[in-house]
Amino acid sequence: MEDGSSEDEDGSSVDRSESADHPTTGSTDQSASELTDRAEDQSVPENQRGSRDEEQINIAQEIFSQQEDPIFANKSLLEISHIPSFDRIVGRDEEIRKLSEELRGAVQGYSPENVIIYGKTGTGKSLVSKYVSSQAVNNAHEDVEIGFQYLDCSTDNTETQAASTLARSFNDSLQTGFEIPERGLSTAAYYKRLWRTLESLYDVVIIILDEADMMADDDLLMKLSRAGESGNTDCRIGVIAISNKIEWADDLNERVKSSLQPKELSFHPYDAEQLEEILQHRRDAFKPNVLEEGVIPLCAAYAASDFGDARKAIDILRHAGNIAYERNADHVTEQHVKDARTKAEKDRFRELIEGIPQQAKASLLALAILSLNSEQEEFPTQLVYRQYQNICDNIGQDVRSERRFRDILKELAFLGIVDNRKENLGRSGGITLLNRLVEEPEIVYEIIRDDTRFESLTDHLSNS
Ligand SMILES: Nc1ncnc2c1ncn2[C@@H]1O[C@H](COP(=O)(O)OP(=O)(O)OP(=O)(O)O)[C@@H](O)[C@H]1O
Repeated sequence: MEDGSSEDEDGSSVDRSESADHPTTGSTDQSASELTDRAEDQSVPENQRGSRDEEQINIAQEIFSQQEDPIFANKSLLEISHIPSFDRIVGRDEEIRKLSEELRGAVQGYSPENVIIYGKTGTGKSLVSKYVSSQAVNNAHEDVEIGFQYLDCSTDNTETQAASTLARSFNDSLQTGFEIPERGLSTAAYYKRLWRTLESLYDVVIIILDEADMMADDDLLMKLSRAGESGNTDCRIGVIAISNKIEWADDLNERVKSSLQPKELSFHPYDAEQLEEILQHRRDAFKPNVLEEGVIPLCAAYAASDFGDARKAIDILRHAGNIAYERNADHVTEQHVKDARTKAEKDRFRELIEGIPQQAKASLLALAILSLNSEQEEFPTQLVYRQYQNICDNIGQDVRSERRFRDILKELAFLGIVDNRKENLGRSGGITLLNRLVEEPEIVYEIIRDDTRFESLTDHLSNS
């Protein structure tokens, strides 16, 4: 093509005019000056180039050279992947004791029991499993070689992926003398490599299968629980399977149940006091005296009302710190926590709402506008429908029938975005359906107005 662009394999047009002179974007050794040169080639008028580039470099330099962080002292303590030391694990002594007992055989070179751990999200299931497994490794008898690996089954949810990840993570090619490719082998070949690795390097291994219910089938559990019996390896294998679903183990294949014979542990949600203690143990993530007094209790109270989820408590605290930093504040305040929580809710809600069809968004917007303009929280379907019609007319969108509209409201209720209940208005009024937004109307309104298809909605309607 004359203008230097060409058709790529997928038919899209690609500008190759600069590729001969410049290395491919994304190459790791691309220097800052090459990036500056590249910017100069492009559309900025020549007389403005120097100042614009300088400005961009200065913004970046300014951010990167701010070495003194006034808020955080050790932010990694608030990362979800961080495994706290034992003295920072709160309220799980009983669970640690029980799990250690089930795994006790491992340190002496015997088979550990298989364990299924249930519990709601953020109740410390992964943390306790990793902690106890690492303690088993550290306390192994002198002549016993123990290893443990953690597998996230929501990512590696097929048997082949799981076998590949396990084989590769247990393998140490310097000791075994073989490498295991990430892809390209059959399931059976990955298992063979896994058994060979275990056989060569370990006496006992503990395998943590997080979100085990996400596996496509029970085959991995079957193979792991029967590896010894089938003569695949002499290495003893213990499985800790973690799930949020209490009924999951009941649905397992009978043969798997019989070979796994799992012990069951269940983790309860934390109360506000425990959550507060968890956060107090991580307050050294912040500079001294940066956290105002009410900050930790408020994060804990929010998370306790959200099902006692420690992950949420830590997330809110970290976000509050980020907000304080962005606003150049010296302290993290309760207001920062409130804003962090609103932001977290908005993010979760945004994700949910962004995925719904346009007609459903218009219906939701109708309910948000009614709520914003009234003291009331609940509105009869007919009233919401009229507001919905106005919105559709205003932005030039098709109007669905009232019957279809009712179905849309029901679907929104199913997603937990809208609450609806029937009310008997007596002989004259009959039964009506009252609809209420679950989330703050301001948040719903803002999210939907961010969708460009609702940009043209006139103010008189949104304020009516
Ligand atoms: N008892 C505790 N003491 C200190 N920190 C904790 C405790 N329980 C959980 N946490 C922290 O909370 C976060 C979530 O914990 P974890 O991942 O163990 O929860 P989970 O029950 O496995 O959740 P999910 O089911 O969503 O995977 C982690 O950062 C963890 O370090």
